[in-house]
Amino acid sequence: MSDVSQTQLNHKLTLRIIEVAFVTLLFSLIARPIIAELHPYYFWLGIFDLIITGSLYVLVRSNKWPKWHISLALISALIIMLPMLFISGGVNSQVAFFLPLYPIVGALIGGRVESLLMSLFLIVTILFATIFSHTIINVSGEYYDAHTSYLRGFWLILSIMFSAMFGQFFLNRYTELTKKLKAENLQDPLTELLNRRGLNLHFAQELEQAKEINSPFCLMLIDIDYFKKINDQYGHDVGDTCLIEVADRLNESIQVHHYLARFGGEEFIIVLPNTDLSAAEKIAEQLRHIIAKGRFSSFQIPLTITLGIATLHGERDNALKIIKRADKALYRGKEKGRNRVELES
Ligand SMILES: Nc1nc2c(ncn2[C@@H]2O[C@H](COP(=O)(O)OP(=O)(O)OP(=O)(O)O)[C@@H](O)[C@H]2O)c(=O)[nH]1
Repeated sequence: MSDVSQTQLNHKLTLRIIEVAFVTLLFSLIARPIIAELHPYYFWLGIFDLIITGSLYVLVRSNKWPKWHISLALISALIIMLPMLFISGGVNSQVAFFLPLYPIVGALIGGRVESLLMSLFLIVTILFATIFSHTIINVSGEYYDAHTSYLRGFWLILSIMFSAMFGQFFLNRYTELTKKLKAENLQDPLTELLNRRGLNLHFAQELEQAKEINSPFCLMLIDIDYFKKINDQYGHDVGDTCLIEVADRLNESIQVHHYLARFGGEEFIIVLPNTDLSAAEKIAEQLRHIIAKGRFSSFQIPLTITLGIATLHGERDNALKIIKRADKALYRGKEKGRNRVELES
């Protein structure tokens, strides 16, 4: 899924969550007098909560400051929860048991910073609520002794710290897995080079930049000569080993700002930003020599490669056209006898 549609989906999901919260609050406000006889505080608190949730909805809907939507939603949830905590018994409130969930929610929908800030804010609040537990208005009519309040405050702080840690562990694991998935998605499993998708990311970016700053840009297509014969003579596994070894040699021989990828089969591609045609030709000749003098697999098989090079022609040129020209040059190289470098005509 592209970043844009992901953002749109997040936006819609956020709106739906706020709508559910709004309806739940409205329902509680209407149903509460029927369910229990409560202090008028609860009525005004309900109105206050509805205003907060409604304002958040309008703000998210208007799509202003999208970067801050998650933080605003978390802050709003706290603004709704904390007064409720303070008028229903502080750390002894039944609402207090929801608080350790906040760092986890922060980690799930926000990230490290949101989760940690949420934990810090809650710990400070609970410390205050514990220390001043005897002064907190308790509409339930029950008063707890200091010992109970301190004990509950202690357990609350401990569980918030625990869920903050859990949130961080979860994010570490999640980041690790997404990195791995992303790499696997962009990597060729055999040679471990970039695959076509991986290359496209860099290709598009480098091409745009070259056009913008009007710098030279070249593309090289590389094909192993008579590779079918290797497979036929030695088997597919030996063919695979040769491909891996050729990929490694090429990879060792290019510069860090050049991008090598497996283009498919026994074909490779190199994107050469900031490189003109004559410099690209020199690089291609070096690569051709390196492969030609090498011996591959345990059978010490000699191999050669043919290379086709194309360069960027102004603003209206594009990736497909450049690849096509490099492919034509490569084809010409094959026709002329292989093991050679051909430039676009
Ligand atoms: N072992 C192995 N072989 C592959 C792989 N991908 C493609 N090939 C083989 O590469 C060979 C390519 O053959 P051709 O396209 O006929 O080209 P060639 O024999 O290299 O001849 P020229 O390119 O004309 O020099 C085919 O036999 C494919 O099966 C792979 O991942 N592993």
